[in-house]
Amino acid sequence: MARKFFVGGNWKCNGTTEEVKKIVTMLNDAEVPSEDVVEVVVSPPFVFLPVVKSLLRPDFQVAAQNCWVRKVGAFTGEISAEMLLNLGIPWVILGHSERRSLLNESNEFVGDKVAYALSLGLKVIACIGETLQQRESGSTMAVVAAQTKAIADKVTNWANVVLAYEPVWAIGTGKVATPAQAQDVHRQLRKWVHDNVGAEVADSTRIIYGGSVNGSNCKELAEQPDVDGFLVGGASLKPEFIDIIKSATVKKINC
Ligand SMILES: O=C(CO)COP(=O)(O)O
Repeated sequence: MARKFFVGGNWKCNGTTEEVKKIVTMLNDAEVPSEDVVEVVVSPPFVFLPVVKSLLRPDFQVAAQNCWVRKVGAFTGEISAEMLLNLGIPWVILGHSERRSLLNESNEFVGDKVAYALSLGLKVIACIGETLQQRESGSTMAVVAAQTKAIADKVTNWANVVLAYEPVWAIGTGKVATPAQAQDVHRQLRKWVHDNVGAEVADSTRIIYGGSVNGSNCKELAEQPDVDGFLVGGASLKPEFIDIIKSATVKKINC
């Protein structure tokens, strides 16, 4: 099965109204491959979701960067999945390593969030990835398998899940995984999904790479057979995000 290339832009905790409008204008003016070739999703901070949604071209979608684990209620400071749906936001990023490490989100908590968001009809970009110390001690696969298992234990329908492999040591460091390193983990991850969830889910689920992706390294990464797209941080705020979206055509040519 052909997996449609997916490019997500995670703006993290950046931007003012003016800056956000400038990025949207840059995106709206860009010539990119059609929706048949690449799915583009940008993820501004919560407060900018309405303005981005109202101004953004219709062939690009919007994601929140997080949502609450259960339904609405007395959870000061949280934003619920129901609210995202109410605003017409179709996607949410969950389990980003910055939330796992800075806010102590556990594998189980992330699994619960993914299950709840999916149950309401949101689409989820679920993030996993190992730290440098875990990689150096040879436990990369054990770590990402445990993170994925915590999701798989609670999710039955994978149609609306994109798995984002984001090695922590590559995030915001400029130290991108080599194409071979990314492919190696993506291949093993797909095998894990094959063996523990099912062949069809393994074949159809997009596994995207995140961590210092930029306009120069995206093509080589996109050429890897198990790399189905990217989750881009810093470079998603810049014009080179367009080049990253265009790297989807590498896949099309190879198909
Ligand atoms: O965390 C990331 C995307 O979610 C990656 O961030 P950078 O592209 O800035 O390394």
